[in-house]
Amino acid sequence: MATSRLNASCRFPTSRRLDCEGYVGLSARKVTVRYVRTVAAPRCHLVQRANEDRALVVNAAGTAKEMPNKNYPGERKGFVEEMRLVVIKMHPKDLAKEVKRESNGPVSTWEFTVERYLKFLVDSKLVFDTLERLVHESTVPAYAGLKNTGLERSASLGRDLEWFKEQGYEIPESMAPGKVYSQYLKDIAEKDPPAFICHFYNINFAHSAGGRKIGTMVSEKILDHKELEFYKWDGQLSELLQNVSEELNKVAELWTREEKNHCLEETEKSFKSYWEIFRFLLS
Ligand code: HEM
Repeated sequence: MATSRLNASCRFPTSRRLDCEGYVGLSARKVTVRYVRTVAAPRCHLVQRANEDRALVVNAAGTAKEMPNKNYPGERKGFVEEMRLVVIKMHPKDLAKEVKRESNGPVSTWEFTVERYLKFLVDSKLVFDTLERLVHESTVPAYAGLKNTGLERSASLGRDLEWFKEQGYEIPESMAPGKVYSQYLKDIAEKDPPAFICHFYNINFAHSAGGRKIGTMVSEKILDHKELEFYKWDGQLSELLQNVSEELNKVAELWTREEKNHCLEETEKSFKSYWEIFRFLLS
């Protein structure tokens, strides 16, 4: 994680010293910052968070490297693992366990209906349409490797809705949860890539996990085992997820710890927003 942050100014009081090197303890705020400042690197940027140690190390050539003095959960495996651990914690415990083990519990007692499921599919399509279009049309460098990943669901959802139409079902209009989430994605896509990437990860990966299990239950319970396109990917899903994870990890390697934390903090918004769409399955 080599990051040159020399353009940002350092507000740390002792940064006026040009040759300081070592540890500075701020025991009152429980932050320890290690910093090195050289004439070749006269401005430095320090990331400080209570209870966490951050370090900006500048070598003799004046190149800055931001180093974690303490690991964040999942950090060793890469940033995707950090995002995964945060979102897993947000799942209501009984729900996640039940779907995983396919044991009896809330989801197996859900009474799925085609009408409610169609609302879920229509709003999901709106969200995927928006997410995929924003990524595809954007020139934000972080999104360059996220175009055509094979995880795209918009076209397959379109084919599923066509199928329902052919069966004589009326396809509902999209509802507030899908519209609100879609608008939110549009609002942040260009101005806040770390937040947007959090949504990109959660929306795509949610359907590879719990969403897929729900799809299986719906297929068995109300669709006479019809397998929807939504849950079919071209190629091995595990490989697609692996490729996208590697890409996301590469993107996050260019971020400061502050940007990573900002992305992680967006998880709650992402979970709550898509949860509103999952709720169609219930009522
Ligand atoms: C009825 C709703 C949901 C159910 C039943 C469900 C269930 C699950 C389960 C069982 C797992 C696997 C847990 C594990 O590996 O320990 C999982 C993982 C995950 N869920 Fe959900 N989930 C739901 C909603 C959501 C929502 C709303 C989001 C966020 C938009 C989300 C995002 C994720 C992500 C990103 C993972 C990690 C996937 C991976 O390991 O690659 N889930 N979910």
